Amino acid sequence: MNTKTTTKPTRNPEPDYYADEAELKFLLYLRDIVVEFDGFRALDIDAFGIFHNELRVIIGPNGAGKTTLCDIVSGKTDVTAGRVYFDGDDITAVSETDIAKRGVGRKFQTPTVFDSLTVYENMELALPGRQKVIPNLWSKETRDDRDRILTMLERVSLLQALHTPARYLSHGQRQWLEISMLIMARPKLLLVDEPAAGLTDEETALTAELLLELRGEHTIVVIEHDMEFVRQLDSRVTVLNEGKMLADGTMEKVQQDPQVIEAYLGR
Ligand SMILES: Nc1ncnc2c1ncn2[C@@H]1O[C@H](COP(=O)(O)OP(=O)(O)OP(=O)(O)O)[C@@H](O)[C@H]1O
Repeated sequence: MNTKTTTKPTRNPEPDYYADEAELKFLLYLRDIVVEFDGFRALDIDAFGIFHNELRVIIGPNGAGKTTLCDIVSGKTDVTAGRVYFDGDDITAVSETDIAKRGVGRKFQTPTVFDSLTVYENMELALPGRQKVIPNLWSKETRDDRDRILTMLERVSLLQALHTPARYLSHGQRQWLEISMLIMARPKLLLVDEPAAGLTDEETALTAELLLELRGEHTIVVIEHDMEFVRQLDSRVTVLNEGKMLADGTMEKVQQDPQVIEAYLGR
């Protein structure tokens, strides 16, 4: 459900130096964020930044605010107060569609691929600008487009399944196809929600490998519950709890944090 309303942030715009700070250091920068649902405070974050080409993992118990954080970045949900900066711009009041056009891609937990279309056809549809062309599948992609599709599919071991309808793919293959489709749009920031959910151990390891490979070309934020997968990602971890940032650092560091242990054990 789209919870984005027309309500504008209640705060006055922050002074310009916040925008400068965001532009200089971070691809994504959240400042003094509050999100409330009917008076319930789901998110309360002073400052949160993601560097260019960083892979950041966000963990936290159920209801911690992980999805809400992604929702305010992608424009699905409005902030009650605070500012969201992306790529140097204040996107706090920008619509979900325009945020996507600015380069924020989002992968939800359940893969959204077209079952009746082949792997290749799904990738064709994901090419930038293709969504608007009605006879999409009959309009010829360029040689460059074709090369990009094949290179990406090779990376996720889906070349053998090029002409296979997506409905015959395994859950893991569907996840990789969807990530590949998102990459076709060359997103600056990719928000990925629980990519390891429902995967076998082998598929989980391959997904971690893929995300690690993509880091460096894209900035990626992963929400995850599977701690073994988080360990494999070997990246900076931010822990959310009851809407607040509880800890931040390597997995080893946050795992030993008494507040983090308490937050998980207290459930
Ligand atoms: N649209 C909404 N209306 C009312 N409350 C909401 C809404 N969206 C989220 N919440 C509440 O905000 C809190 C944070 O939810 P959120 O989904 O962001 O947590 P999460 O960390 O992603 O949890 P999970 O790991 O279970 O997915 C929860 O208490 C949730 O019930």
